[in-house]
Amino acid sequence: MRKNIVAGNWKMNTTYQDGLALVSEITNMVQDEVTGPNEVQVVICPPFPFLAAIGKQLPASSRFHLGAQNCSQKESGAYTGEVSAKMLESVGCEYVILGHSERRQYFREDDELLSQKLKAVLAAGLKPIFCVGESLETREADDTFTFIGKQLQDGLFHLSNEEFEQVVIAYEPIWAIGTGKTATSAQAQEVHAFIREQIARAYDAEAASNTSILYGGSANAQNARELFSQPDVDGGLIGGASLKSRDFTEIIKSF
Ligand SMILES: O=C(CO)COP(=O)(O)O
Repeated sequence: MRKNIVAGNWKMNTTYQDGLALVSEITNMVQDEVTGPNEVQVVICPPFPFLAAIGKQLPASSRFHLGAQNCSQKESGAYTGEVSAKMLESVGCEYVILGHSERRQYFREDDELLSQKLKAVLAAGLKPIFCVGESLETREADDTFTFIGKQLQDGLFHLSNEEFEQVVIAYEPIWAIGTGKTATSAQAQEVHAFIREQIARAYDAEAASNTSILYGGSANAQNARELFSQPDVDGGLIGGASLKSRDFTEIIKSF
């Protein structure tokens, strides 16, 4: 079912101590300040080593959820340095970010690998937050829709209807990530509507209307309200601003 979600992707930031302090500030502020029936789901995605401890610190409410930033495509075994979906599930993770542009770019994750990772995540009963998004070059060449259509087709739409029900999509234009250059709400809405249309084609109208599509890329306490007011923007995948408890809480309050 379509939900409003604000997910914090901490990336490779914070120490264990800073991470615990941050999450305690966030949960306190959110519990004090976010009330009312308009439930927003909050997903905290810290680095692997802190997952178990941070998971324990999240209040036992239906609002807070734990997410990982990546996961191995392999189930278990001799894969030094890898972390499996089952391990993530066993420490309380419910979500896993997959296909982030930083993973695609710096770790050469392609559609084939991402397809395997998706299968592994779903097999462990976790929900993927699958990222798509174009570079500045692609946008300037007017190829945004073709590019994103292909990312969806080749990376995601091989899933069955039942598998796809578990998926959250994040639209993260690469030119907006960490640059302070946010997509305008109209630019975000246009791509989100396109993504929803592609889901309707690949699956059906019900799947399209049930899928949460998050925006990511320099979203902050100032622009979140405008972005979230768009009909096809169901929340945000927040990088930099998720590392500041006050900013992250304000973003959560922006619905
Ligand atoms: O990549 C992002 C979230 O996954 C967005 O990062 P920023 O919010 O720092 O631009």
